[in-house]
Amino acid sequence: MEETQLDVLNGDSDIESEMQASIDSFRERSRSYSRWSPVDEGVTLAWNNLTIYAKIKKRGITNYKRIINDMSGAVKAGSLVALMGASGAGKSTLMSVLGYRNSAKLVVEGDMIINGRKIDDYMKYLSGYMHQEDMFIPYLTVLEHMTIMANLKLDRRLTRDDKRQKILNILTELGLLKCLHSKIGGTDQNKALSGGEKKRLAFATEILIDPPLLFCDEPTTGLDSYSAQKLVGIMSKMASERTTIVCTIHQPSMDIFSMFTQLILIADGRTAYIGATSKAIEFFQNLGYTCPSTYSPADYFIKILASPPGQEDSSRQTIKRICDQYAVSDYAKEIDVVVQYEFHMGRAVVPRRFELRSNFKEIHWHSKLYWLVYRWTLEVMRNPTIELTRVLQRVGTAILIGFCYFGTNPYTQNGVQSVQGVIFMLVTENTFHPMYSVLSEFPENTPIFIREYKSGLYHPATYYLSRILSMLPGFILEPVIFISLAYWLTGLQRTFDAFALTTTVIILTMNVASACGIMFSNAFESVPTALAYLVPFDYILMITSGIFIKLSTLTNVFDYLKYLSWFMYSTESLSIVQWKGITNITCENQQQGLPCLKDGTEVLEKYNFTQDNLARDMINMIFLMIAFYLLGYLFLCYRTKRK
Ligand SMILES: Nc1ncnc2c1ncn2[C@@H]1O[C@H](COP(=O)(O)OP(=O)(O)OP(=O)(O)O)[C@@H](O)[C@H]1O
Repeated sequence: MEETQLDVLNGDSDIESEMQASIDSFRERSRSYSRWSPVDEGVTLAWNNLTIYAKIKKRGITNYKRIINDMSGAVKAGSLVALMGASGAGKSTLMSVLGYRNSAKLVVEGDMIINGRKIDDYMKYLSGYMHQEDMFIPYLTVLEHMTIMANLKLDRRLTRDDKRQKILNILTELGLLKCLHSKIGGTDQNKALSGGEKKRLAFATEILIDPPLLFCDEPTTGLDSYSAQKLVGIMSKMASERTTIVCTIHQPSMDIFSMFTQLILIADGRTAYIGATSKAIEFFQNLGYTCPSTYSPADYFIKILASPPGQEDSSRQTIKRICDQYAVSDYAKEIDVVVQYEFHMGRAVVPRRFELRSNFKEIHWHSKLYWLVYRWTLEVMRNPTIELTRVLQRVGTAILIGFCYFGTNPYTQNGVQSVQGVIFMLVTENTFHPMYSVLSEFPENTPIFIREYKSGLYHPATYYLSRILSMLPGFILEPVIFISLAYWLTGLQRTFDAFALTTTVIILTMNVASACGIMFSNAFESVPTALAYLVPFDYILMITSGIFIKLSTLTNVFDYLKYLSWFMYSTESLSIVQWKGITNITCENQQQGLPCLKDGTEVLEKYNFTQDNLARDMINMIFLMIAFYLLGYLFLCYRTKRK
């Protein structure tokens, strides 16, 4: 069957013999079409009439910018491919689309297949993707990072020792063993690994699962020539073991360039050349571009295909001529045969068996949750600017409030005002502080999440839950530290029950406020936009708290909005704890004619608070917290889809 279809494709051509040789060599390594199992048989990637546009929205109008223009090509199993072109030619865009990791802002037309099967969600599990920009949790060590990634990515049946051995083997090969216990570090003064070491670590992370298809966006940028050569050498070895590797690369040395078996040159979004690396010099020579002996061929090709400022028109003409010449060349025909063959077989032969990861057991979601919570907890604990500063700030504020209201006697008219003032401070401190902190903290890891989610590592719900769980100890510990200091310094009720109830209400207040902050941080693209909406929301909270206006006098929409105000629930419940059952408030020193509150019931009535509402207020806060978390999750899913 394969014979006949190939014969049809071959036809009569003057380049028949050369193409036949190419097909023969391809067939030699070709796979069984009765099953689809790229992991065992290697990956042949083909794309046909691929056009990619970027959606650009400006003042409500969507425009489309064409980045890739009607490209076709193929990469055979076990190839090491250099994807090259001048800066801005469209390499990263093409690679992200081929790797199924493209942004939702790109519109893709055309077909892409892996071993005859349309590229789909399965690419997450079939391919590794090393991005141009590294993204790590800076506070983790190399070993911690690799251990977490191994536990998220590898077969759950592997033992701890197997995983550790695999990690050590990879790190040894990449020369990272000496950094095993070094912190990865960020881009600032906390920098610990060098740029090149981070590149190698990113590569190590991707090859953990031995993917049969690997995309690397500028893997050698930032590496010294020895490390770059070593890295490409490792890739070359992987390719010889049937891994298909596509790499964008800038200015490779002669030695590195010669290790690539295939070259794809793109210019202005078109194909300038696809074929064997060794034949590229010949192609350009035939067009009259002879590479001087002093030049590296790679540099020379890019020089011809670049558009230097001031020479855009002539460069565009040159690029057009080269791309047009390539389209009618034997090199293009050779690739076209493979493309047509792949698409034809994909349509003609329906594999009986699809095997992607037949012998692979993914880790359970709760184990993923465990490793993610572990990762974020390490981050929180190791980041002094987050935890320590926050705790110190809370201690400082508690002491300040404590001294301001120190020695208050609550059983006088002035004392009533002071106690309500302390309550306001407690609620405010446990509302605005956590809400604004999480607003900026929560989105910090969203880019890492989006990247890992696109790689199929975990579900958004697992990420969301893991982030909340890792923050939860702080959401409990912080208010406990705060209230333990502030409560006893101020003149609040000196009973354990009142203290315990106040602590519970304050913990609830902080948690519902944090949930609200998390919801806002997920609802908006950026922190400044979220802030712009959160500030008016704060005013609604304050107005409906019952401190500044009698709740019974609230009109229209505010009368309903008060049910969303945990500020009101919290203030009411703390007031009930302080005033319920109090009967001995004195009117001493009260000026003649001014009203005097004689007991707790009168105090609560003054603010329109109801004595029996304590349980209702606490339950409502729990419901509000759950509702904010759920809404935050929906916003996260919505934004993830749009990325
Ligand atoms: N989402 C997008 N919106 C608008 N323009 C985009 C978008 N993505 C890519 N582009 C544009 O498409 C062109 C190609 O970008 P791409 O990043 O693919 O180039 P590249 O060849 O990888 O460049 P470099 O080597 O500098 O990384 C650039 O002009 C870039 O500005």
